Amino acid sequence: MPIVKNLSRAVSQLLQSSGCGCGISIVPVRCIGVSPRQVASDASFHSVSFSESDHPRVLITGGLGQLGVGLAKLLRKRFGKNNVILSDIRKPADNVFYSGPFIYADILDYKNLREIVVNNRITWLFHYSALLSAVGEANVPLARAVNITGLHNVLDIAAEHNLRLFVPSTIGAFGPTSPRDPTPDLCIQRPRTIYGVSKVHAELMGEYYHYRYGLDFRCLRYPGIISADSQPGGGTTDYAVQIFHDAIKTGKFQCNLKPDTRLPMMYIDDCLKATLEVMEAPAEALSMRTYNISAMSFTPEELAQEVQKHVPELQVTYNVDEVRQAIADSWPMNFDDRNARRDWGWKHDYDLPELVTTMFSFLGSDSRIAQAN
Ligand SMILES: NC(=O)c1ccc[n+]([C@@H]2O[C@H](COP(=O)([O-])OP(=O)(O)OC[C@H]3O[C@@H](n4cnc5c(N)ncnc54)[C@H](O)[C@@H]3O)[C@@H](O)[C@H]2O)c1
Ligand SMILES: C[C@@H](O)[C@H](N)C(=O)O
Repeated sequence: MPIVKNLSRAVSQLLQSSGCGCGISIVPVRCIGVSPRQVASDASFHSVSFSESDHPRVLITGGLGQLGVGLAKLLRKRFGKNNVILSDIRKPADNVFYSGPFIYADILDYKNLREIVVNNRITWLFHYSALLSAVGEANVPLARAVNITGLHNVLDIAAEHNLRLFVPSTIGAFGPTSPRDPTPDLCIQRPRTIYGVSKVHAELMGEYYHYRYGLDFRCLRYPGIISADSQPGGGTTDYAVQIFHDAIKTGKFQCNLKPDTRLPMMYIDDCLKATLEVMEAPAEALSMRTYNISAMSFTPEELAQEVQKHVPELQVTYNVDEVRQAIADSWPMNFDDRNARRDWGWKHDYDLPELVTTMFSFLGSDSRIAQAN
């Protein structure tokens, strides 16, 4: 970034020659090309240099949602239990608390987050905190704060401390004017939810910080994620998890989307595998910083038919939630992920039949355990 460097040099010369006798001068660090926050000019930066031969020291924000605990498990297997810190503002269940380091971290508290990164010598940050699409529409001010202000805190801390930063985006980052079948990586993005708007903002800000400050920002647009051992946090794709629980518990499922609503979906193991793979990919392999990833795409009717192969007596009815339906109707039906497949070898393992079989073997074995106790 020669222009930035020249500008920085010129600004710092100007400041030095200004003869300001006010002791510690406060300069926008943006001018010296280190971090965009305003900090004291004599502050010492805790830029941990991360050697590729070392294990990263990982922090996961918003880690007690649908995806974070599974991610921590995968990363701990790879990098060691104590190198992966799970964090959230909620109280962890016993099994989570005793499975590895957990810490309270509110992403809206910049100072607290910075302290955690410094004290724990964090080198990689997975930023999972968010309000999802449906809960976001129900509380726009909170979604704006968590998804946008929180992201700003995370970006600044990541830039200041040389972190490798992963921020997930979503199919929800597209809108009704985007091509929907398939949706490529680069196309019109005019989402109509605060969730989608905040995710487009995250993609753009992360990429801007990458080009402007050299931040190692990496981002995947996840489809709707399906998991057996964790509950979704209030999204439009939640029905695709609920159907399994209801099929086992009551044999009845009421779907809040129309039967022919097609959306991209993915089993959690594929999603977490992709997340680790893109974080480990050599920088030279990444021709972009934000990638679509895809595995399958189905409608509620198609999912119900596959589930009925395992639970033939399942009765499915439809009671459409207008908010969720409008959101789903504006999202991609199929995701084009050819760039991820080409650049860093992305390949999914689970298609629809495999997903359904895996969900039932997981939930089935759980219910057998519950019955035995
Ligand atoms: N689950 C999916 O289907 C899906 C799909 C696409 C993208 N994503 C993205 O993946 C990430 C994780 O998704 P998830 O399904 O686990 O979400 P989730 O809603 O289940 O969990 C989000 C977590 O963020 C935490 N949080 C809220 N406010 C916070 C704050 N101020 N400080 C710290 N934490 C806070 C919540 O307590 C919650 O545990 C999100 O960024 C989401 O947008 C998820
Ligand atoms: C798709 C995703 O971002 C989330 N599951 C939602 O529906 O909001």
